[in-house]
Amino acid sequence: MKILTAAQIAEGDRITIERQGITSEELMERAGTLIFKQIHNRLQGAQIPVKIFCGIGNNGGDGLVVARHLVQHGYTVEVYVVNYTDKRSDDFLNNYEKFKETTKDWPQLIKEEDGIPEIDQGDFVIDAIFGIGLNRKIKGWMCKLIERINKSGAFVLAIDMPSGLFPDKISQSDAIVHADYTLSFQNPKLSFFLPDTMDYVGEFQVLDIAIDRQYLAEVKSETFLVGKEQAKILYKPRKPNSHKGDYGNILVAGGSYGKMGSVLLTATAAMHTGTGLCTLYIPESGYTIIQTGLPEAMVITDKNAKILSDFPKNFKADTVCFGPGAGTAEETVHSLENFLKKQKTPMLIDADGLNILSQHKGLQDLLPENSILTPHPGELKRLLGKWKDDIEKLKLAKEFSKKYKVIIVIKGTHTMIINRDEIYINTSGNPGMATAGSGDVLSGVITSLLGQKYDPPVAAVLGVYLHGLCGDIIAADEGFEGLTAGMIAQNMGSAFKALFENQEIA
Ligand SMILES: NC(=O)C1=CN([C@@H]2O[C@H](COP(=O)(O)OP(=O)(O)OC[C@H]3O[C@@H](n4cnc5c(N)ncnc54)[C@H](O)[C@@H]3O)[C@@H](O)[C@H]2O)[C@@H](O)CC1
Ligand SMILES: Nc1ncnc2c1ncn2[C@@H]1O[C@H](COP(=O)(O)OP(=O)(O)O)[C@@H](O)[C@H]1O
Ligand SMILES: [K+]
Repeated sequence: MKILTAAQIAEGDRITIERQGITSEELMERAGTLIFKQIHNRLQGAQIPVKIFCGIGNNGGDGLVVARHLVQHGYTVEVYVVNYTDKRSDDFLNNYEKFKETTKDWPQLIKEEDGIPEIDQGDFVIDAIFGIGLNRKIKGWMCKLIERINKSGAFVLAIDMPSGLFPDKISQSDAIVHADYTLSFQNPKLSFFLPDTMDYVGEFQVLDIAIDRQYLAEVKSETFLVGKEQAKILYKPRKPNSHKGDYGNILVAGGSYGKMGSVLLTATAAMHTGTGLCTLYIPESGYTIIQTGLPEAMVITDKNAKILSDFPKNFKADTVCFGPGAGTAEETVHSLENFLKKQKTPMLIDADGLNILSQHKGLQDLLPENSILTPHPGELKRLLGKWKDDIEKLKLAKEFSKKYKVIIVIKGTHTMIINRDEIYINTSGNPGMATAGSGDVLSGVITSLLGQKYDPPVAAVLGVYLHGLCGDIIAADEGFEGLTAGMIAQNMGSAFKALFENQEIA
Protein backbone atom coordinates (compact mmCIF):
# COMPACT_ATOMS: atom_id res chain seq x y z
CA MET A 1 0.00 0.00 0.00
CA LYS A 2 1.20 3.50 -0.81
CA ILE A 3 1.82 6.16 1.79
CA LEU A 4 0.62 9.50 0.41
CA THR A 5 1.50 13.08 1.25
CA ALA A 6 -1.14 15.52 2.53
CA ALA A 7 -1.28 17.13 -0.94
CA GLN A 8 -1.82 13.74 -2.62
CA ILE A 9 -4.62 12.87 -0.17
CA ALA A 10 -6.35 16.19 -0.84
CA GLU A 11 -6.01 15.56 -4.59
CA GLY A 12 -7.55 12.10 -4.09
CA ASP A 13 -10.57 13.72 -2.37
CA ARG A 14 -10.91 16.19 -5.25
CA ILE A 15 -10.73 13.52 -7.98
CA THR A 16 -13.14 11.25 -6.10
CA ILE A 17 -15.71 14.02 -5.84
CA GLU A 18 -15.34 14.72 -9.57
CA ARG A 19 -15.39 11.13 -10.84
CA GLN A 20 -18.08 9.82 -8.49
CA GLY A 21 -20.27 12.86 -9.12
CA ILE A 22 -20.71 13.57 -5.42
CA THR A 23 -20.32 16.73 -3.36
CA SER A 24 -17.52 17.20 -0.87
CA GLU A 25 -20.23 17.24 1.81
CA GLU A 26 -21.33 13.77 0.69
CA LEU A 27 -17.74 12.52 0.93
CA MET A 28 -17.54 13.99 4.42
CA GLU A 29 -20.82 12.28 5.33
CA ARG A 30 -19.38 8.97 4.05
CA ALA A 31 -16.17 9.43 6.07
CA GLY A 32 -17.94 10.56 9.25
CA THR A 33 -20.55 7.81 9.03
CA LEU A 34 -17.84 5.15 8.82
CA ILE A 35 -16.24 6.57 11.96
CA PHE A 36 -19.62 6.62 13.70
CA LYS A 37 -20.24 2.95 12.79
CA GLN A 38 -16.91 1.94 14.29
CA ILE A 39 -17.69 3.78 17.52
CA HIS A 40 -21.26 2.46 17.66
CA ASN A 41 -19.96 -1.09 17.15
CA ARG A 42 -17.63 -0.71 20.11
CA LEU A 43 -19.91 1.22 22.47
CA GLN A 44 -23.14 -0.62 21.62
CA GLY A 45 -25.20 2.19 23.08
CA ALA A 46 -23.29 2.37 26.39
CA GLN A 47 -23.97 5.64 28.19
CA ILE A 48 -20.37 6.77 28.46
CA PRO A 49 -20.03 10.58 28.43
CA VAL A 50 -18.69 11.43 24.96
CA LYS A 51 -16.87 14.74 24.46
CA ILE A 52 -16.15 15.67 20.85
CA PHE A 53 -13.70 18.47 20.07
CA CYS A 54 -14.13 19.77 16.52
CA GLY A 55 -11.83 22.19 14.72
CA ILE A 56 -13.19 24.55 12.06
CA GLY A 57 -11.83 22.74 8.99
CA ASN A 58 -12.86 19.47 7.42
CA ASN A 59 -11.50 17.37 10.28
CA GLY A 60 -13.90 19.32 12.49
CA GLY A 61 -16.58 18.71 9.86
CA ASP A 62 -16.01 14.96 10.17
CA GLY A 63 -16.33 15.36 13.94
CA LEU A 64 -19.71 17.09 13.52
CA VAL A 65 -20.99 14.25 11.31
CA VAL A 66 -19.97 11.75 13.99
CA ALA A 67 -21.53 13.95 16.68
CA ARG A 68 -24.87 14.17 14.84
CA HIS A 69 -25.10 10.40 14.39
CA LEU A 70 -24.14 9.75 18.01
CA VAL A 71 -26.84 12.14 19.25
CA GLN A 72 -29.41 10.56 16.92
CA HIS A 73 -28.53 7.15 18.34
CA GLY A 74 -29.12 8.26 21.91
CA TYR A 75 -25.54 8.71 23.13
CA THR A 76 -24.67 11.30 25.76
CA VAL A 77 -22.62 13.75 23.74
CA GLU A 78 -21.07 17.15 24.44
CA VAL A 79 -19.88 18.83 21.25
CA TYR A 80 -17.28 21.60 21.38
CA VAL A 81 -16.08 23.70 18.49
CA VAL A 82 -12.49 24.76 18.95
CA ASN A 83 -13.16 28.18 17.50
CA TYR A 84 -9.68 29.68 17.22
CA THR A 85 -10.79 31.60 14.11
CA ASP A 86 -14.07 32.34 12.34
CA LYS A 87 -12.63 31.26 8.94
CA ARG A 88 -14.52 27.98 8.86
CA SER A 89 -14.49 25.58 5.90
CA ASP A 90 -17.69 25.28 3.81
CA ASP A 91 -18.26 21.65 4.70
CA PHE A 92 -17.69 22.41 8.36
CA LEU A 93 -20.37 25.11 8.14
CA ASN A 94 -22.81 22.82 6.33
CA ASN A 95 -22.46 20.25 9.06
CA TYR A 96 -22.61 22.89 11.77
CA GLU A 97 -26.07 23.87 10.47
CA LYS A 98 -27.08 20.25 10.02
CA PHE A 99 -26.11 19.46 13.60
CA LYS A 100 -28.35 22.27 14.84
CA GLU A 101 -31.22 21.21 12.55
CA THR A 102 -31.08 17.61 13.72
CA THR A 103 -30.36 18.06 17.41
CA LYS A 104 -32.05 21.44 17.95
CA ASP A 105 -28.93 22.52 19.75
CA TRP A 106 -25.74 24.38 18.79
CA PRO A 107 -22.37 22.95 19.73
CA GLN A 108 -20.52 24.88 22.44
CA LEU A 109 -17.85 27.26 21.18
CA ILE A 110 -14.45 27.41 22.87
CA LYS A 111 -12.77 30.73 22.13
CA GLU A 112 -10.30 31.01 24.98
CA GLU A 113 -8.70 29.05 27.78
CA ASP A 114 -11.62 29.74 30.13
CA GLY A 115 -13.98 27.90 27.81
CA ILE A 116 -12.07 24.62 27.97
CA PRO A 117 -14.29 22.08 29.76
CA GLU A 118 -13.25 19.68 32.49
CA ILE A 119 -12.45 16.24 31.10
CA ASP A 120 -12.85 13.23 33.38
CA GLN A 121 -11.03 9.95 33.30
CA GLY A 122 -14.28 8.18 32.47
CA ASP A 123 -15.03 10.36 29.41
CA PHE A 124 -14.72 9.17 25.85
CA VAL A 125 -12.92 11.94 23.97
CA ILE A 126 -13.11 12.28 20.19
CA ASP A 127 -10.37 14.43 18.72
CA ALA A 128 -11.50 16.13 15.50
CA ILE A 129 -9.52 19.34 15.91
CA PHE A 130 -6.94 19.01 13.13
CA GLY A 131 -6.28 16.36 10.50
CA ILE A 132 -3.99 16.43 7.52
CA GLY A 133 -4.58 20.18 7.11
CA LEU A 134 -2.26 21.11 9.99
CA ASN A 135 0.35 23.42 8.48
CA ARG A 136 2.02 25.10 11.45
CA LYS A 137 2.54 24.38 15.07
CA ILE A 138 -0.38 24.75 17.45
CA LYS A 139 -0.18 27.83 19.67
CA GLY A 140 -1.93 29.64 22.51
CA TRP A 141 -4.90 28.29 24.40
CA MET A 142 -5.27 25.31 22.06
CA CYS A 143 -2.07 23.93 23.63
CA LYS A 144 -3.86 24.07 26.99
CA LEU A 145 -6.82 22.17 25.55
CA ILE A 146 -4.53 19.46 24.19
CA GLU A 147 -2.69 19.33 27.50
CA ARG A 148 -6.02 18.89 29.31
CA ILE A 149 -7.07 16.08 26.95
CA ASN A 150 -3.73 14.35 27.42
CA LYS A 151 -3.69 14.69 31.20
CA SER A 152 -7.32 13.63 31.65
CA GLY A 153 -6.69 9.89 31.49
CA ALA A 154 -9.81 9.64 29.29
CA PHE A 155 -9.88 7.27 26.34
CA VAL A 156 -9.02 9.36 23.27
CA LEU A 157 -10.08 8.47 19.75
CA ALA A 158 -8.50 10.58 16.98
CA ILE A 159 -10.25 11.12 13.67
CA ASP A 160 -7.86 10.72 10.72
CA MET A 161 -4.82 11.72 12.80
CA PRO A 162 -4.11 12.91 16.32
CA SER A 163 -4.32 16.72 16.27
CA GLY A 164 -0.90 18.37 16.25
CA LEU A 165 0.75 15.52 14.37
CA PHE A 166 1.80 16.23 10.79
CA PRO A 167 1.31 13.44 8.26
CA ASP A 168 4.89 13.54 7.01
CA LYS A 169 7.02 15.84 9.12
CA ILE A 170 7.92 16.09 12.77
CA SER A 171 6.32 18.73 14.96
CA GLN A 172 8.74 20.77 17.06
CA SER A 173 5.95 21.31 19.61
CA ASP A 174 4.61 18.95 22.23
CA ALA A 175 1.03 20.17 21.70
CA ILE A 176 -0.01 16.87 20.14
CA VAL A 177 -3.01 14.81 21.14
CA HIS A 178 -1.97 11.48 22.62
CA ALA A 179 -4.58 9.15 21.13
CA ASP A 180 -5.39 5.66 22.33
CA TYR A 181 -6.89 4.81 18.97
CA THR A 182 -6.82 6.51 15.57
CA LEU A 183 -9.35 5.91 12.82
CA SER A 184 -7.71 7.14 9.64
CA PHE A 185 -9.06 7.54 6.14
CA GLN A 186 -7.96 5.49 3.13
CA ASN A 187 -4.17 5.44 3.59
CA PRO A 188 -2.10 5.47 6.76
CA LYS A 189 0.25 8.42 7.19
CA LEU A 190 4.05 8.22 7.43
CA SER A 191 4.06 9.60 10.97
CA PHE A 192 2.12 6.52 12.15
CA PHE A 193 5.30 4.47 11.69
CA LEU A 194 8.15 6.71 12.84
CA PRO A 195 9.70 6.12 16.28
CA ASP A 196 9.43 9.87 17.02
CA THR A 197 5.67 10.01 16.44
CA MET A 198 4.07 6.55 16.46
CA ASP A 199 3.24 6.65 20.18
CA TYR A 200 0.80 9.55 19.63
CA VAL A 201 -1.30 7.44 17.27
CA GLY A 202 -1.99 4.51 19.58
CA GLU A 203 -3.56 1.60 17.78
CA PHE A 204 -4.85 2.56 14.38
CA GLN A 205 -7.27 1.36 11.76
CA VAL A 206 -7.61 2.58 8.20
CA LEU A 207 -11.13 3.04 6.87
CA ASP A 208 -11.84 2.69 3.18
CA ILE A 209 -13.85 5.76 2.15
CA ALA A 210 -13.81 4.61 -1.50
CA ILE A 211 -11.36 7.17 -2.85
CA ASP A 212 -11.11 6.78 -6.63
CA ARG A 213 -9.37 3.47 -7.32
CA GLN A 214 -7.70 4.61 -10.52
CA TYR A 215 -6.21 7.59 -8.73
CA LEU A 216 -4.88 5.37 -5.93
CA ALA A 217 -3.39 2.97 -8.47
CA GLU A 218 -1.72 5.68 -10.51
CA VAL A 219 -0.55 8.19 -7.93
CA LYS A 220 3.25 8.14 -7.61
CA SER A 221 4.66 7.42 -4.21
CA GLU A 222 8.13 6.43 -3.08
CA THR A 223 6.93 5.16 0.29
CA PHE A 224 5.15 1.83 0.62
CA LEU A 225 3.67 -0.23 3.41
CA VAL A 226 4.50 -3.94 3.30
CA GLY A 227 1.88 -6.37 4.57
CA LYS A 228 1.04 -9.95 3.65
CA GLU A 229 -0.51 -9.05 0.30
CA GLN A 230 2.61 -7.20 -0.79
CA ALA A 231 5.02 -9.84 0.58
CA LYS A 232 3.21 -12.82 -0.92
CA ILE A 233 3.75 -11.74 -4.51
CA LEU A 234 7.49 -11.50 -3.96
CA TYR A 235 7.80 -15.20 -3.10
CA LYS A 236 9.40 -17.52 -5.69
CA PRO A 237 8.09 -21.11 -5.47
CA ARG A 238 10.66 -23.92 -5.40
CA LYS A 239 10.75 -26.09 -8.49
CA PRO A 240 10.18 -29.85 -8.15
CA ASN A 241 13.08 -30.47 -10.53
CA SER A 242 15.81 -28.78 -8.51
CA HIS A 243 18.76 -29.54 -6.27
CA LYS A 244 20.63 -27.86 -3.44
CA GLY A 245 22.86 -26.00 -5.87
CA ASP A 246 19.80 -24.06 -7.02
CA TYR A 247 19.19 -22.52 -3.59
CA GLY A 248 22.41 -20.68 -2.94
CA ASN A 249 25.84 -21.37 -1.60
CA ILE A 250 26.22 -18.80 1.14
CA LEU A 251 29.01 -17.89 3.54
CA VAL A 252 28.38 -16.48 7.01
CA ALA A 253 31.47 -14.77 8.43
CA GLY A 254 31.63 -13.56 12.00
CA GLY A 255 31.73 -14.67 15.62
CA SER A 256 34.40 -14.10 18.22
CA TYR A 257 35.27 -15.70 21.54
CA GLY A 258 32.12 -15.47 23.71
CA LYS A 259 29.94 -14.42 20.76
CA MET A 260 29.89 -17.54 18.65
CA GLY A 261 26.14 -17.89 19.21
CA SER A 262 25.42 -14.95 16.91
CA VAL A 263 26.72 -16.63 13.74
CA LEU A 264 25.09 -19.87 14.82
CA LEU A 265 21.75 -18.03 14.92
CA THR A 266 22.42 -16.40 11.54
CA ALA A 267 23.31 -19.66 9.83
CA THR A 268 20.45 -21.56 11.50
CA ALA A 269 18.00 -18.93 10.23
CA ALA A 270 19.50 -19.14 6.74
CA MET A 271 19.06 -22.93 6.66
CA HIS A 272 15.43 -22.61 7.76
CA THR A 273 14.85 -19.98 5.07
CA GLY A 274 15.68 -22.47 2.35
CA THR A 275 19.42 -22.14 1.76
CA GLY A 276 20.98 -24.97 -0.28
CA LEU A 277 24.50 -24.81 1.11
CA CYS A 278 25.79 -22.84 4.07
CA THR A 279 29.38 -22.44 5.19
CA LEU A 280 30.54 -20.51 8.22
CA TYR A 281 33.85 -18.70 8.43
CA ILE A 282 34.65 -18.32 12.13
CA PRO A 283 37.57 -18.06 14.58
CA GLU A 284 39.07 -21.44 15.32
CA SER A 285 37.65 -21.68 18.87
CA GLY A 286 34.10 -21.79 17.48
CA TYR A 287 34.61 -24.99 15.51
CA THR A 288 32.98 -27.48 17.88
CA ILE A 289 30.18 -25.08 18.80
CA ILE A 290 29.07 -24.66 15.20
CA GLN A 291 29.56 -28.24 14.07
CA THR A 292 27.51 -29.43 17.03
CA GLY A 293 24.92 -26.67 16.91
CA LEU A 294 24.25 -26.84 13.19
CA PRO A 295 25.32 -30.14 11.61
CA GLU A 296 23.82 -29.05 8.25
CA ALA A 297 26.45 -26.32 7.87
CA MET A 298 30.11 -26.56 6.89
CA VAL A 299 32.84 -24.71 8.72
CA ILE A 300 36.07 -23.05 7.69
CA THR A 301 38.14 -21.68 10.55
CA ASP A 302 40.31 -18.60 10.67
CA LYS A 303 43.90 -19.11 11.84
CA ASN A 304 43.13 -16.90 14.84
CA ALA A 305 41.42 -18.71 17.75
CA LYS A 306 39.32 -15.81 19.03
CA ILE A 307 38.65 -13.31 16.24
CA LEU A 308 38.50 -13.16 12.46
CA SER A 309 41.78 -11.99 10.98
CA ASP A 310 41.75 -13.29 7.42
CA PHE A 311 39.36 -14.64 4.80
CA PRO A 312 38.91 -18.01 3.05
CA LYS A 313 41.05 -17.56 -0.06
CA ASN A 314 39.89 -20.51 -2.11
CA PHE A 315 36.20 -20.28 -1.38
CA LYS A 316 33.63 -18.82 -3.72
CA ALA A 317 30.18 -18.08 -2.32
CA ASP A 318 27.10 -16.72 -4.10
CA THR A 319 26.79 -14.23 -1.29
CA VAL A 320 28.37 -13.43 2.06
CA CYS A 321 27.00 -12.21 5.36
CA PHE A 322 29.69 -10.44 7.37
CA GLY A 323 29.50 -9.14 10.89
CA PRO A 324 27.39 -10.87 13.55
CA GLY A 325 29.46 -11.18 16.73
CA ALA A 326 32.67 -10.32 14.83
CA GLY A 327 34.07 -7.54 17.04
CA THR A 328 36.03 -4.62 15.60
CA ALA A 329 39.67 -5.63 16.20
CA GLU A 330 42.26 -4.36 13.71
CA GLU A 331 42.69 -7.91 12.34
CA THR A 332 38.94 -8.15 11.76
CA VAL A 333 39.00 -4.85 9.84
CA HIS A 334 41.58 -6.48 7.59
CA SER A 335 39.30 -9.50 7.22
CA LEU A 336 36.31 -7.38 6.14
CA GLU A 337 38.48 -5.39 3.73
CA ASN A 338 39.50 -8.62 2.01
CA PHE A 339 35.93 -9.83 1.77
CA LEU A 340 34.85 -6.52 0.27
CA LYS A 341 37.64 -6.65 -2.30
CA LYS A 342 36.95 -10.24 -3.23
CA GLN A 343 33.16 -10.39 -3.26
CA LYS A 344 31.70 -9.10 -6.51
CA THR A 345 28.05 -9.95 -5.86
CA PRO A 346 25.81 -8.11 -3.35
CA MET A 347 26.58 -9.09 0.23
CA LEU A 348 25.04 -8.36 3.61
CA ILE A 349 26.83 -6.43 6.34
CA ASP A 350 25.48 -6.46 9.88
CA ALA A 351 26.46 -5.60 13.45
CA ASP A 352 30.24 -5.21 13.91
CA GLY A 353 30.69 -5.27 10.14
CA LEU A 354 28.71 -2.01 10.16
CA ASN A 355 30.70 -0.64 13.07
CA ILE A 356 33.90 -1.31 11.14
CA LEU A 357 32.45 0.50 8.11
CA SER A 358 31.66 3.48 10.36
CA GLN A 359 35.16 3.57 11.81
CA HIS A 360 36.91 3.06 8.45
CA LYS A 361 34.85 5.11 6.04
CA GLY A 362 37.22 4.32 3.15
CA LEU A 363 35.90 0.74 3.17
CA GLN A 364 32.43 2.00 2.25
CA ASP A 365 33.66 2.61 -1.32
CA LEU A 366 34.38 -1.12 -1.64
CA LEU A 367 30.81 -2.24 -0.96
CA PRO A 368 29.56 -4.36 -3.90
CA GLU A 369 26.66 -2.63 -5.64
CA ASN A 370 23.25 -3.49 -4.12
CA SER A 371 24.73 -4.85 -0.93
CA ILE A 372 22.40 -4.78 2.09
CA LEU A 373 23.28 -3.09 5.38
CA THR A 374 21.11 -3.98 8.39
CA PRO A 375 21.74 -1.43 11.17
CA HIS A 376 19.74 -0.98 14.35
CA PRO A 377 19.38 2.71 15.29
CA GLY A 378 22.69 2.76 17.22
CA GLU A 379 24.64 1.30 14.31
CA LEU A 380 22.85 3.64 11.92
CA LYS A 381 23.89 6.69 13.94
CA ARG A 382 27.51 5.58 13.78
CA LEU A 383 27.17 5.15 10.03
CA LEU A 384 25.27 8.33 9.13
CA GLY A 385 26.07 10.71 11.98
CA LYS A 386 23.43 12.39 14.17
CA TRP A 387 20.02 13.43 12.86
CA LYS A 388 17.58 16.05 14.12
CA ASP A 389 14.49 13.88 13.74
CA ASP A 390 13.20 10.81 11.92
CA ILE A 391 12.52 12.73 8.72
CA GLU A 392 16.15 13.87 8.57
CA LYS A 393 17.23 10.30 9.39
CA LEU A 394 15.34 9.02 6.33
CA LYS A 395 16.85 11.77 4.17
CA LEU A 396 20.39 10.87 5.31
CA ALA A 397 19.71 7.17 4.75
CA LYS A 398 18.45 7.84 1.20
CA GLU A 399 21.57 9.91 0.48
CA PHE A 400 23.81 7.12 1.77
CA SER A 401 21.87 4.53 -0.23
CA LYS A 402 22.30 6.56 -3.42
CA LYS A 403 25.93 7.47 -2.83
CA TYR A 404 27.09 3.90 -2.16
CA LYS A 405 24.39 2.15 -4.23
CA VAL A 406 23.33 0.00 -1.28
CA ILE A 407 20.12 -0.96 0.48
CA ILE A 408 19.74 0.04 4.12
CA VAL A 409 17.47 -1.90 6.46
CA ILE A 410 16.75 0.38 9.43
CA LYS A 411 15.63 -2.06 12.10
CA GLY A 412 12.98 -1.15 14.65
CA THR A 413 9.31 -1.57 15.50
CA HIS A 414 8.52 -0.72 11.90
CA THR A 415 11.68 -1.70 10.09
CA MET A 416 12.23 0.54 7.06
CA ILE A 417 14.02 -0.64 3.95
CA ILE A 418 15.67 2.21 2.07
CA ASN A 419 16.50 1.62 -1.57
CA ARG A 420 17.73 4.89 -3.06
CA ASP A 421 14.64 7.17 -2.85
CA GLU A 422 12.21 4.40 -2.00
CA ILE A 423 11.11 3.46 1.50
CA TYR A 424 9.38 0.15 2.34
CA ILE A 425 7.78 0.11 5.78
CA ASN A 426 7.32 -3.28 7.38
CA THR A 427 4.15 -4.10 9.30
CA SER A 428 4.95 -7.50 10.81
CA GLY A 429 6.75 -8.14 14.09
CA ASN A 430 6.12 -7.44 17.76
CA PRO A 431 7.86 -6.26 20.94
CA GLY A 432 8.74 -9.86 21.83
CA MET A 433 11.39 -9.56 19.12
CA ALA A 434 13.25 -6.96 21.16
CA THR A 435 15.50 -9.74 22.42
CA ALA A 436 19.16 -10.65 21.95
CA GLY A 437 20.00 -12.19 18.62
CA SER A 438 16.85 -11.43 16.66
CA GLY A 439 18.87 -9.12 14.41
CA ASP A 440 21.39 -11.92 13.77
CA VAL A 441 18.48 -14.09 12.67
CA LEU A 442 17.25 -11.39 10.28
CA SER A 443 20.70 -11.31 8.65
CA GLY A 444 20.49 -15.05 8.06
CA VAL A 445 17.02 -14.77 6.53
CA ILE A 446 17.98 -11.99 4.11
CA THR A 447 21.32 -13.59 3.19
CA SER A 448 19.51 -16.84 2.45
CA LEU A 449 17.11 -15.05 0.09
CA LEU A 450 20.03 -13.25 -1.59
CA GLY A 451 21.65 -16.65 -2.12
CA GLN A 452 18.40 -17.92 -3.64
CA LYS A 453 18.72 -15.17 -6.24
CA TYR A 454 16.02 -12.87 -5.03
CA ASP A 455 16.85 -9.33 -6.21
CA PRO A 456 18.53 -7.55 -3.30
CA PRO A 457 15.67 -5.07 -2.61
CA VAL A 458 13.20 -7.98 -2.73
CA ALA A 459 15.39 -10.10 -0.44
CA ALA A 460 15.44 -7.23 2.06
CA VAL A 461 11.69 -6.47 1.94
CA LEU A 462 10.54 -10.09 1.94
CA GLY A 463 13.15 -11.14 4.52
CA VAL A 464 12.12 -8.41 6.95
CA TYR A 465 8.43 -9.24 6.51
CA LEU A 466 8.91 -13.02 6.98
CA HIS A 467 11.16 -12.50 10.01
CA GLY A 468 8.46 -10.36 11.67
CA LEU A 469 5.69 -12.74 10.65
CA CYS A 470 7.59 -15.64 12.20
CA GLY A 471 7.91 -13.59 15.40
CA ASP A 472 4.16 -12.99 15.35
CA ILE A 473 3.40 -16.69 14.88
CA ILE A 474 5.64 -17.63 17.81
CA ALA A 475 4.26 -14.84 20.02
CA ALA A 476 0.72 -16.10 19.38
CA ASP A 477 1.67 -19.32 21.24
CA GLU A 478 4.46 -18.27 23.58
CA GLY A 479 3.65 -14.64 24.36
CA PHE A 480 6.09 -11.79 23.83
CA GLU A 481 8.19 -12.68 26.84
CA GLY A 482 8.66 -16.31 25.83
CA LEU A 483 9.95 -15.46 22.38
CA THR A 484 13.67 -15.95 21.74
CA ALA A 485 15.79 -15.38 18.65
CA GLY A 486 16.56 -19.10 18.39
CA MET A 487 12.83 -19.83 18.10
CA ILE A 488 12.55 -17.41 15.17
CA ALA A 489 15.52 -19.05 13.46
CA GLN A 490 14.08 -22.54 13.93
CA ASN A 491 10.55 -21.63 12.85
CA MET A 492 11.10 -19.61 9.69
CA GLY A 493 9.27 -22.32 7.74
CA SER A 494 6.03 -21.43 9.50
CA ALA A 495 6.28 -17.87 8.15
CA PHE A 496 6.53 -19.15 4.56
CA LYS A 497 3.47 -21.33 5.18
CA ALA A 498 1.53 -18.47 6.76
CA LEU A 499 2.16 -16.27 3.71
CA PHE A 500 -0.40 -18.40 1.91
CA GLU A 501 -2.83 -18.96 4.74
CA ASN A 502 -5.80 -16.70 5.27
CA GLN A 503 -5.85 -16.10 9.00
CA GLU A 504 -4.64 -12.64 10.00
CA ILE A 505 -1.50 -12.81 12.09
CA ALA A 506 0.20 -9.69 10.70
N1 LIG B 1 -13.80 15.80 1.48
C1 LIG B 1 -14.02 15.67 2.76
O1 LIG B 1 -14.89 16.28 3.32
C2 LIG B 1 -13.15 14.80 3.50
C3 LIG B 1 -12.63 15.25 4.71
N2 LIG B 1 -11.63 14.65 5.28
C4 LIG B 1 -11.14 15.29 6.52
O2 LIG B 1 -10.55 16.53 6.21
C5 LIG B 1 -9.37 16.71 6.96
C6 LIG B 1 -8.55 17.76 6.34
O3 LIG B 1 -9.31 18.94 6.43
P1 LIG B 1 -8.73 20.39 6.20
O4 LIG B 1 -7.91 20.41 4.98
O5 LIG B 1 -9.88 21.32 6.29
O6 LIG B 1 -7.75 20.63 7.40
P2 LIG B 1 -7.89 20.44 8.98
O7 LIG B 1 -9.30 20.24 9.39
O8 LIG B 1 -6.92 19.40 9.38
O9 LIG B 1 -7.37 21.85 9.47
C7 LIG B 1 -8.17 23.01 9.31
C8 LIG B 1 -7.42 24.25 8.94
O10 LIG B 1 -6.71 24.73 10.06
C9 LIG B 1 -5.69 25.63 9.65
N3 LIG B 1 -4.50 25.32 10.45
C10 LIG B 1 -3.53 24.44 10.17
N4 LIG B 1 -2.63 24.39 11.15
C11 LIG B 1 -3.04 25.25 12.10
C12 LIG B 1 -2.55 25.65 13.35
N5 LIG B 1 -1.44 25.12 13.86
N6 LIG B 1 -3.22 26.56 14.07
C13 LIG B 1 -4.34 27.09 13.60
N7 LIG B 1 -4.87 26.77 12.40
C14 LIG B 1 -4.24 25.87 11.66
C15 LIG B 1 -5.47 25.39 8.20
O11 LIG B 1 -5.83 26.54 7.48
C16 LIG B 1 -6.37 24.16 7.88
O12 LIG B 1 -6.92 24.20 6.61
C17 LIG B 1 -8.82 15.32 7.02
O13 LIG B 1 -7.87 15.15 8.01
C18 LIG B 1 -10.09 14.51 7.25
O14 LIG B 1 -10.42 14.47 8.61
C19 LIG B 1 -11.09 13.58 4.43
O15 LIG B 1 -10.13 12.79 4.88
C20 LIG B 1 -12.21 12.72 3.91
C21 LIG B 1 -12.84 13.51 2.91
N1 LIG C 1 9.08 -3.68 19.26
C1 LIG C 1 9.40 -4.37 18.15
N2 LIG C 1 8.47 -4.63 17.21
C2 LIG C 1 8.81 -5.29 16.08
N3 LIG C 1 10.06 -5.75 15.80
C3 LIG C 1 11.02 -5.52 16.69
C4 LIG C 1 10.75 -4.81 17.90
N4 LIG C 1 11.91 -4.72 18.59
C5 LIG C 1 12.85 -5.34 17.84
N5 LIG C 1 12.33 -5.82 16.69
C6 LIG C 1 13.07 -6.51 15.62
O1 LIG C 1 14.04 -7.37 16.18
C7 LIG C 1 15.32 -7.23 15.54
C8 LIG C 1 16.34 -6.69 16.55
O2 LIG C 1 17.58 -6.55 15.92
P1 LIG C 1 18.90 -6.07 16.69
O3 LIG C 1 18.60 -4.82 17.48
O4 LIG C 1 20.00 -6.03 15.72
O5 LIG C 1 19.10 -7.24 17.73
P2 LIG C 1 20.42 -8.09 18.06
O6 LIG C 1 21.57 -7.16 17.92
O7 LIG C 1 20.23 -8.55 19.47
O8 LIG C 1 20.43 -9.22 17.09
C9 LIG C 1 15.07 -6.30 14.35
O9 LIG C 1 14.76 -7.04 13.20
C10 LIG C 1 13.85 -5.49 14.81
O10 LIG C 1 13.11 -4.97 13.74
K1 LIG D 1 -7.88 14.77 14.62
